[in-house]
Amino acid sequence: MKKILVLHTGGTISMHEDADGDVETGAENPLVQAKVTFPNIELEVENIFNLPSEHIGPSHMLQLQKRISEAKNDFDGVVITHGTDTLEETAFFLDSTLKVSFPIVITGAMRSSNELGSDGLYNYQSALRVAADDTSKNRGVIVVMNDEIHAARFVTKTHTTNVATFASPLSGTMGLLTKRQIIYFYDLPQREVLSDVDINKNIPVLKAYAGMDGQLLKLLADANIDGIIIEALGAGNLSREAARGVEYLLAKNTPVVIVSRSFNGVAAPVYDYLGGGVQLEKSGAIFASSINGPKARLKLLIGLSNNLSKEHLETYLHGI
Ligand SMILES: NC(=O)C[C@H](N)C(=O)O
Repeated sequence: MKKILVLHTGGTISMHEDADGDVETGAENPLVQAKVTFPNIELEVENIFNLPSEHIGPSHMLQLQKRISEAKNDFDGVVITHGTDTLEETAFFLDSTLKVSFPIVITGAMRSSNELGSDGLYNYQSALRVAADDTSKNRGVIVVMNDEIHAARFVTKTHTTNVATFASPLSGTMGLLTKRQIIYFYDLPQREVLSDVDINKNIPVLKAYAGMDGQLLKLLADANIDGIIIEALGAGNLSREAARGVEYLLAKNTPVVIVSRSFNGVAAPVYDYLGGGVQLEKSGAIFASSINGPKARLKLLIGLSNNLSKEHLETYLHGI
């Protein structure tokens, strides 16, 4: 018998459609009444929040982290249900801050509980199966949706409405569920887990574009932010004006982290001219190779919260 802790947080998976076809949160989470019985799984269910995932932030993620840490000796796994809009951020936060061997599985839905073709209950059942499976241990946080298993580190929401929205463009799908089997295709590289988080740090994410000037970067530097993530062009390049803005930030000792605004691939210094990645790195910007802007924001938040030295912060952010 496997004992699984279920933490419902809200999102479309626990919402319903009203008479006008609009999706809303109800007083009751329909998943709590749902019949999900597996002969070998015992559930303990907690409605930790009932929020759309746009209302979830690092303080809620920290609450989840604490609840899961407390649970590690009493349960064989955890399933979290969550809205899909920020699901990858909660998954990444927990993956980066929790060192536990039992499976932590996050799932959600793209269609609410009473819509035709609703995927919530199916994904919930799949998540429970994955969490109760021994092959899911020691894999960090896992996202299960639409018969696929993804690693929190690589997964991202790729479509606004399609049920096949979650994908791992860089690494590929980590595993699959069939009717009878759970199959993993690869193991993940080691990651550094750091548990302290100061949720009050101010770290904006900015997307680069053709013709970007440095004005906003300078304003942010003067506003004494704790760090900034720039979703740069291509492999990690900026306009000349934006590069000067980066220099201004760095002169004020504000950490600048470069990721790519491209949907796929690794950000790395390649071009040696003003605004090119090589010069950005030489001037002190840090490349976070394999993650998107919102995940890099959480990683910088965690790195700064643990008071990492400059060198350590660099290797931490570089790491896959
Ligand atoms: N499909 C969803 O769950 C989207 C919803 N807006 C949420 O993130 O809460």
